[in-house]
Amino acid sequence: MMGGDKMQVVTPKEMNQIDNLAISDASVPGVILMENAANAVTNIVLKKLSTNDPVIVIIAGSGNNGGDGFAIARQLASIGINVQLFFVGKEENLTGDARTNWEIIRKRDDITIHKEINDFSNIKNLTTQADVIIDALLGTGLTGEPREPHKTSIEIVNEAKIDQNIVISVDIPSGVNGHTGAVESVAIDADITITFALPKVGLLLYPAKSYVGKLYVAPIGIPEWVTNSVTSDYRFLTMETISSLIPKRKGDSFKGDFGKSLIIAGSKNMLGAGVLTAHGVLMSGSGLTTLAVPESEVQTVQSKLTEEVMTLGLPSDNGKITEIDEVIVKSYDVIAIGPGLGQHKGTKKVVKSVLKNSTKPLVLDADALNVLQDESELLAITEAEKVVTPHIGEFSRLTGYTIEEIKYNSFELALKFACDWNSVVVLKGSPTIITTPEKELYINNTGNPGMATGGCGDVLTGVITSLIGQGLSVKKASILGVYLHGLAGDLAKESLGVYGMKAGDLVNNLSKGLCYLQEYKSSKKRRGRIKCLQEI
Ligand SMILES: NC(=O)C1=CN([C@@H]2O[C@H](COP(=O)(O)OP(=O)(O)OC[C@H]3O[C@@H](n4cnc5c(N)ncnc54)[C@H](O)[C@@H]3O)[C@@H](O)[C@H]2O)[C@@H](O)CC1
Ligand SMILES: [K+]
Repeated sequence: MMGGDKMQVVTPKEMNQIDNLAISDASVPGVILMENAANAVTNIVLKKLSTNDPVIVIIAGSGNNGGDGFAIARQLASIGINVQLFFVGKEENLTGDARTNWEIIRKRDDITIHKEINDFSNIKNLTTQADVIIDALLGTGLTGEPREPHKTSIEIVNEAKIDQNIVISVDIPSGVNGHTGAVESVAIDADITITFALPKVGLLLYPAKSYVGKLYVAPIGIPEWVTNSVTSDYRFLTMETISSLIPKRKGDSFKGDFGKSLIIAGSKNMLGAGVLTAHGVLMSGSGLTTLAVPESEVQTVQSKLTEEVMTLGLPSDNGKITEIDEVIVKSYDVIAIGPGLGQHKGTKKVVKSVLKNSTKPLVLDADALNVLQDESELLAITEAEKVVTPHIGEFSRLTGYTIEEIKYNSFELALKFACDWNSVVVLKGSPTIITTPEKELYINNTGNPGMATGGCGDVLTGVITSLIGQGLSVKKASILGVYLHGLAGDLAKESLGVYGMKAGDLVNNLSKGLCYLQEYKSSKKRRGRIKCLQEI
């Protein structure tokens, strides 16, 4: 497992196991966990307040998520803040730590408690006046879609959301399925979500992800050996673990140390795909970059390429590559094949030759995968380590599963493919996931909808290729490459917005992304090992 537990993501069931182990085996009383959870939320609320006389509305349910809400109410009221708490549920259903916290607050006169939510006018009235609305209605214990009166309460909070107030969800936005990321009917549209101990997998997946707002992970006093003792199938990519993967450079380095990369990409009307891939390779730190295109297109492509990229003309027909010599295949440290190759009867021959003759790592994308349609067994003819980088349509053609089947079972199918064909899989989408033959699954968390534009996938192929050439394993290069590519997209979005950005802007932001990761790495060293609230 890469990066250890810093990348751990859990299902609600696994989180529940961890909470129970913390209580039973690590002797941390549940009420302390709840107090720590409340503390993390209170601290963020205090940081966000912009008036001296704030009104805070807390909507609390009758489970432990509501219990967190009661503890937050007490902490805020104790420092003189006007807290209005709406209890959505039946008092007789309160048990355990939630009951303990309820008994404390109901005897206090500095918290206004509203019960019996049948008439919603009061809640409507107060939420519109609130500076902060805290959603402690439903957490990881949600089953099915929110029932009444929870459903209407969620709708009221969403209607009350205006620019001047902040909606903070406790652990997960109420209504969101913490495992699948599904929102069956309604869910709180949060500005901030503070999730406890470890991120819940559903928070990283759409549609839930668009309800989460800014996501923070707050430690709540569960020892690391307890979280480590529950094995989870998922990992997610964080700045902390990713920045540690950046290949180091010695003072006496030379270009041969950073990979001789060959990109076989582009055809008569799709030369841009080759150019973008090659530029992606170059701008992620490659030593020597060669773009192989149809021999008929060499001159045209040279006029589009930056001068640092070398070109190689390959035998072609009708503007498409039809052959590649074994000697060429064997002379590079890494080969990427596929973007914009087009479809020709010679294309499969080229892909087969690369698979058969290469002993060095391969990155297979786009048309290199399309020609393997229903013949993924051809992947078994290579000795080389490999990564395939399909988007959902290419993955559907490659595997024979429908797009719908892949959408709803993407984790399972990408894992199966990685194991069946001994290949890393980068399944591009929102989010992009990476699976490995060792049965690992990583969820990426960078990138934005501005990247849903032609050529962005080609750049990713280039980034991964470049990182392999610089000495990273195929797995690490795929993980770092996906994260860096998304980060470059996020940096491009900062200056251009989501509508105006294009694949070339990702290329231009790769070096900035690498600097960002490097700076993070060195500042992390300065911060030392203190565990704190982590922003994702
Ligand atoms: N010791 C622990 O287990 C800790 C739990 N914590 C909090 O506890 C939460 C989990 O608590 P619970 O397991 O009690 O679950 P929740 O509080 O998330 O939800 C359970 C409650 O919601 C109701 N409910 C479930 N589905 C519903 C639906 N569709 N419509 C309406 N009502 C519904 C149930 O009847 C029950 O009252 C976490 O999300 C977290 O906020 C934290 O306090 C940290 C410690
Ligand atoms: K919640």
